[in-house]
Amino acid sequence: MSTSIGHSPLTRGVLLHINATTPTHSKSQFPFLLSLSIASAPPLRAVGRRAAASMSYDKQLAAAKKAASLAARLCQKVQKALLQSDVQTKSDRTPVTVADYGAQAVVSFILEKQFPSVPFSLVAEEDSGDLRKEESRETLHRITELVNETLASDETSDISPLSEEDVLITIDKGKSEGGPHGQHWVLDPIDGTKGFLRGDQYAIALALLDKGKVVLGVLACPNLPLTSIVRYDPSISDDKVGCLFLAQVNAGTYMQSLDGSLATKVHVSAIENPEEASFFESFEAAHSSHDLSSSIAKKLGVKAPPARIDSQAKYGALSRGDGAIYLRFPRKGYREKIWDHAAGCIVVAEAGGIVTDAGGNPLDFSKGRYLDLDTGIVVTNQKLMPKLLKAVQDSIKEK
Ligand SMILES: Nc1ncnc2c1ncn2[C@@H]1O[C@H](COP(=O)(O)OS(=O)(=O)O)[C@@H](OP(=O)(O)O)[C@H]1O
Ligand SMILES: [Mg+2]
Ligand SMILES: [Mg+2]
Ligand SMILES: [Mg+2]
Repeated sequence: MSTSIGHSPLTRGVLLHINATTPTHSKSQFPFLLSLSIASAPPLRAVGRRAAASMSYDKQLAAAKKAASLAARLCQKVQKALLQSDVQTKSDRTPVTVADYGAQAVVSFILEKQFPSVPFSLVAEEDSGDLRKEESRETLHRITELVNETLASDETSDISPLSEEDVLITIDKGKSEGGPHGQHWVLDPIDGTKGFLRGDQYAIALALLDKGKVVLGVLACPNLPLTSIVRYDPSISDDKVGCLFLAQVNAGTYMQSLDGSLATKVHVSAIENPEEASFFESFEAAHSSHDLSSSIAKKLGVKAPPARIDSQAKYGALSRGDGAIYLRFPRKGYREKIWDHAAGCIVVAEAGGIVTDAGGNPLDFSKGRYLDLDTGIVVTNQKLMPKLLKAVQDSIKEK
């Protein structure tokens, strides 16, 4: 038995009230708010704590928040009007939509513009290869239109429209190899493209690496309810959807609504008894062995059925305690990419959780575009981790 979260009509989206919230504090008082027309202030207590811990990535976090929020706006527009022609298949046979390309172009453009004096490095999922083909002409035209409309909807910026060639070049800024030196942005413009196409969960996932470590992460989850996803039934519920998770190293994780409500600090579940824990796994069985998760859950005595959710929305939901465990076991030989986990990983870690591979090692984002890990990914709170790792390792041995 399992719970599949989603299956909502494509028309269910968040209406963004673009001008709804204007920060009332000055920039010098709260650098976290820099140039964010669609932002709202984190609680004062939070700002004070951040100041004590570290101020060093505040500007980058503000830029990431703006970039991911604008990209989410583009994605919501496309998901509402999803047409068959908006979907293409990449050479690795995964679907990619105009929204994946458009969101990557928007984020890449905003980030590079925000920090003109530092070398720009972006490790991102998409590239312009297929878009440069003759048969993609119309698609490229549509993406360029979407990108320009989205950038123009940001009332704080005054830029001239991008040409189709500008868009291709901007997408290809994401070809960086990352690595252990310097700073690199890491972007999944739409994580959970299959969920996006179904009208279910997806996320715009953006992180910053500094010397190989994730130092900030933003997850925009346009279809995630502001209340717990486990109790959420889109067919009967009128709960508001659209969440933004923001995390900075040593400064905690905050969640706000995508339309700009006040940010609140979030914490992972405090559950210590595995029998009371519920767990998340991929919606797509091809992405993670549901059988292995089920045998682990049985060993732990977990009673609740797994919640199957697309994308890094799982990390966001776990960071606020909707569920206590996230298990991911791709088929042998599958290489995990850093953009599928960087933002989610810091969102959970700063909310008090732990993310490791099946061997209990922390994820290493310093190796380039891929993660080099032992068997799978395991996420939970500090108290449950030892028992969970034992059950994971025993189940893998028995397989
Ligand atoms: N075979 C296989 N095994 C494991 N993982 C794979 C596989 N194929 C794809 N992917 C990656 O999974 C990303 C989607 O994340 P999830 O598995 O969490 O969500 S979902 O259940 O697929 O909806 C998805 O991210 P996006 O491509 O950004 O959607 C992929 O990077
Ligand atoms: Mg993909
Ligand atoms: Mg992905
Ligand atoms: Mg993607």
